[in-house]
Amino acid sequence: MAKVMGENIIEVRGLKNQFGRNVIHEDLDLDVKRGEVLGIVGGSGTGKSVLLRSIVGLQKPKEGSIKAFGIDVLKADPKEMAEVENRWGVMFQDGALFSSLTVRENVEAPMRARLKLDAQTRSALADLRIAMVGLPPKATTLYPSELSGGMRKRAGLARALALDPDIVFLDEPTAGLDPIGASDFDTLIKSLQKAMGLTVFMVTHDLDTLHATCDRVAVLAEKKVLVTGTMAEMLDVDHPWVREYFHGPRAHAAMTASGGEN
Ligand SMILES: Nc1ncnc2c1ncn2[C@@H]1O[C@H](COP(=O)(O)OP(=O)(O)OP(=O)(O)O)[C@@H](O)[C@H]1O
Repeated sequence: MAKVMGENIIEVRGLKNQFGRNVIHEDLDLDVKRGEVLGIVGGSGTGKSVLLRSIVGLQKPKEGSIKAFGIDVLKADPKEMAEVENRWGVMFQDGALFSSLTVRENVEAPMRARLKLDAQTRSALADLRIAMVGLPPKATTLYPSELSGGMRKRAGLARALALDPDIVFLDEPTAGLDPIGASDFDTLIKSLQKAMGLTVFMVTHDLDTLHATCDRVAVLAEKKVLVTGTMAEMLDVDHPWVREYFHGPRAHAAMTASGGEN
């Protein structure tokens, strides 16, 4: 059942992204509501990652506006941008951890850059985040190369949560995990949403994850957000890609596994 969500904390309007002559997005609009887990889906190359990168300021769009917490991030001055960046966390596909730093040092990195904390408080706060994502205490002193893929993702998530953000952006969080690891990660996302009131923007191909975690889904097709709605609403969308994706055999298996409609 759809939950009542809060105000828009992200508003994208008229977004255009283009590489050379390759137009990826044109007139793309999207809202992310406070407290929701929003899944971004779409065929390969439809620009899901480019959309995420545009919102978090890693990809400068050609046109459009992007507001985060009411601030236009494309026009923000450094002080406003710092305010925004303190309120979001990003987790990239492979965790994107610093290989020469331990897990604790990785989680401390955003704190060092943005918070004035003494070393002891910073380290205690990092350990708290590490525990929150379900990593054992001994993981704090390990290096990324000593972690399994699933542990690396959790460490990446702990780092994304370092500043106690309002929203986290996740790019394919369950890619490369075995089904049990992926399902554990889904449970973790859902519990963080409930416990912290966290908003989640998640690019994913994983139908099980969509069923298990997402309050709404946004479908990228034809260079824009074609449709947004609950998983149940996706079943009624009359578009070839949407039909194939949400009515295909994998979709049915995922829906059955999740116990029916979202
Ligand atoms: N820096 C870049 N320079 C040139 N083209 C780029 C750049 N980044 C992305 N693209 C192109 O933009 C398009 C969208 O890429 P993006 O990675 O966002 O797709 P996606 O929907 O996330 O795909 P997938 O599901 O396969 O990961 C692709 O055609 C890609 O080649």
